[in-house]
Amino acid sequence: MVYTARWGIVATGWISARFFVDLLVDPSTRGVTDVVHTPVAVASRFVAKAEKFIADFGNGVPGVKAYGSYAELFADTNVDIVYVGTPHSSHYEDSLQALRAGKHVLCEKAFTINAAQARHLADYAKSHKLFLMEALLHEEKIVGNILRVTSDLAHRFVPDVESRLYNPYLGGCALLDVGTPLTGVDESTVITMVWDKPHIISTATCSIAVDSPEDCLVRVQGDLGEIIVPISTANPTEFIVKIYATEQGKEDEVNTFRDVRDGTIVDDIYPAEESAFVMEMFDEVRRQNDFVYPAEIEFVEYE
Ligand SMILES: NC(=O)C1=CN([C@@H]2O[C@H](COP(=O)(O)OP(=O)(O)OC[C@H]3O[C@@H](n4cnc5c(N)ncnc54)[C@H](OP(=O)(O)O)[C@@H]3O)[C@@H](O)[C@H]2O)C=CC1
Ligand SMILES: O=C1OC[C@@H](O)[C@H](O)[C@H]1O
Repeated sequence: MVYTARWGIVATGWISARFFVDLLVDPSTRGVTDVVHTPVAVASRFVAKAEKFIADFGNGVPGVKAYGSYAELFADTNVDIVYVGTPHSSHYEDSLQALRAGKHVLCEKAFTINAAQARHLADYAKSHKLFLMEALLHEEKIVGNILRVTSDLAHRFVPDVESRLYNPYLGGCALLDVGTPLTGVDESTVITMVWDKPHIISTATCSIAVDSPEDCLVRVQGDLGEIIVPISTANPTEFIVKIYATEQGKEDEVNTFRDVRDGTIVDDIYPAEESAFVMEMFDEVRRQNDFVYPAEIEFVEYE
C-alpha cells in the first residue's frame, strides 16, 4: 500500500524553502515506492508570504493552501504531519500546538530552548502515539563502538541584533544554532564531554563569528573504523568511511513513514528522547557559562 504523507509547512523562511523543494522530489528516485509526500498547506504569520512561498517554491503543484496563521494550519484536517521551520524560541509552542491538534511533527533544530520543553514534547507525542522528530541527520553504526568524536560547525554571519541568530528573544546563539551553545548571545562555544559508559570523549566547537575549515568538520572514531565529514556539517555532500577491521554490523534502515502508516510510530532513526538528552547537555553548557534566556522563552506549558 502506498502511504501518502500530507504535509503542512509552518513558516516561510530560508530552511522552509529548502525543505519544500526537497519534499517535491519523487521518492522513487531514492528507491522508495511505498511512501509519497505531498504538500497540502503552508502557513505564515502573513497570508501574502504563504502565497508567495507557494508560488516561488511549489513547482506548480496544485491545491496547496496558504494560511495567514499557524493555528489555521494546525486545524486543517487534511494535514497529517507538520514541518516546523520557525526560530528556536517558537519550536516548543508550535510543535506542542501541532501535536495537540493530532498532527505528527518534524521540527527544526535546535529542538527546543531547554530540556524540560523537549521532554514535555517527547512525552506528549509518545502518549498520544504521534510521530515527533527533530530535523537532524542521523548516523549509522558502521564504525563499531564510538570512542571519540570531534565536530565543528561555524559560519561567519554579520552581527545583527535584529536577526534570529543574535536575538536572545528568538533563541539566538551559536550553541542552539550551530552547536548541533552572546549582544547577549554566545558567538562561539567549545564543549568537551566525557561519557561514563563506554569511555567516549567528544569535543564540539561552534561559532556564528568565524567559518569552519573545509577539510574535516566531523570525525567519528570507533573501534572498527572512522567517519570523516568534510564541509558542511549541516548539509554534507560527501563523507569518508575508513574501516579498520573486517567484521562490522550495520543496522537495517527504518523508514519512519512506514511506521506512521502502520501506526507503530517507533522512531528508531532519531527519537525525540535523544533530542531531549541533547537539550540537557545544552542546558548544562549554558549553566556553566551563566547564559540564561529570557524567561518568556524558557517556559513549559504542562497540561
Ligand atoms: N537543518 C538545517 O540544516 C538548518 C536548520 N535551520 C533551523 O531552522 C530554523 C529557521 O531558520 P531559518 O529558516 O534560517 O530562519 P529564517 O529567519 O529564514 O525563517 C524563520 C521563519 O520563522 C517565522 N517566524 C515566526 N516567528 C518569527 C519571529 N518572531 N521572528 C522572525 N521569524 C519568525 C517566519 O516565517 P513567517 O513570516 O512565514 O511566519 C520566518 O520566515 C531555526 O531553528 C534554524 O536553527 C536553519 C538552517 C539550516
Ligand atoms: O548550517 C547552518 O547554517 C546556517 C544556520 O542558520 C543554520 O542554522 C545552520 O544549520
